[in-house]
Amino acid sequence: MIRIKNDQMMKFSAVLLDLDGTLLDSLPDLAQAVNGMRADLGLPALDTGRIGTYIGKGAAVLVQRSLSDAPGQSHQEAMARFRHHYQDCNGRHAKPYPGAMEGLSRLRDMGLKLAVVTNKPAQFTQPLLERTGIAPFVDASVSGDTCAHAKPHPEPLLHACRLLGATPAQAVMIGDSVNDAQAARAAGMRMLAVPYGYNEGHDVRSLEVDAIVASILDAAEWLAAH
Ligand SMILES: O=C(O)COP(=O)(O)O
Repeated sequence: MIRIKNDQMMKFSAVLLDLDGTLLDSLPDLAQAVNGMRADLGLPALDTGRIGTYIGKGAAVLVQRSLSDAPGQSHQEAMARFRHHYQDCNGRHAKPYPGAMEGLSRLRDMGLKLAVVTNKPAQFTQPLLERTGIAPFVDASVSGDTCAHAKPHPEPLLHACRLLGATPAQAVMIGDSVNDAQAARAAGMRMLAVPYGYNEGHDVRSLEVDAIVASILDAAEWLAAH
C-alpha cells in the first residue's frame, strides 16, 4: 500500500501501460513503414485507417495482415523490408495522446512504479520511448519479444510485475485493445481501457474492463479514487 496526497491508502503500487494506441499515436510511422514495405514489394499503398485495424498483435501479425492481397509473398522478406523502413521512421511522427504525459507525471507523483508492456519488437521500443520523452517516466519496459509469449498471453504482464516488485493484485493494466484486456484478465489484474486507440477495428466498449477512462490523466484520477 502507498499513501497518496489526501492521506488515503491506495492498494495499487504498479501501473503497466500499453504503448501503441494508449500512450502514443504511432499509426503514422507504422503506416509509413507498412507502405514502404509494400512499395518495395511492388504493391500499392494501403489506407492508413485500415492499417490501424491491423495493429495490436505485434509486427509479424501487422505485416501478415498488411499482405492479405499478396498470399505468395515471402514473410521473411516482407519483415526485413518492414524493419528497414520502421527503423528509419520510428518516432518521427508518433505523438503522445492528450493527457498522456500529464498522466505519467501524476502517476509517478502518486509513488507508483510504471512499466510499458508492448507487443512492439524490443529493437523499436527503447528508441521510441526516448524520442517521445516517455523513457524518463518508466521503470521498465517489456516488448513483444522479451518473453516467450506476447499479449494477449499474460506472461509479459507477469514479467513486468516481477520487474516492478508488485503482485498482479497490486498492479493495473492500462490499454486500448482486446490484447491488453485478455492479458490483464488472465494475469489476475485490473484493467482500464482508453477509447481512442487501435482495438483491431472494434469498439472498446466490447472489452471486459474495470473502467473506460478518457485519458491517462483520467486513469490516474481513477487510481487515486480506488
Ligand atoms: O505492436 C503492436 O502491434 C501493438 O503494440 P502495443 O502492444 O504497444 O499496442
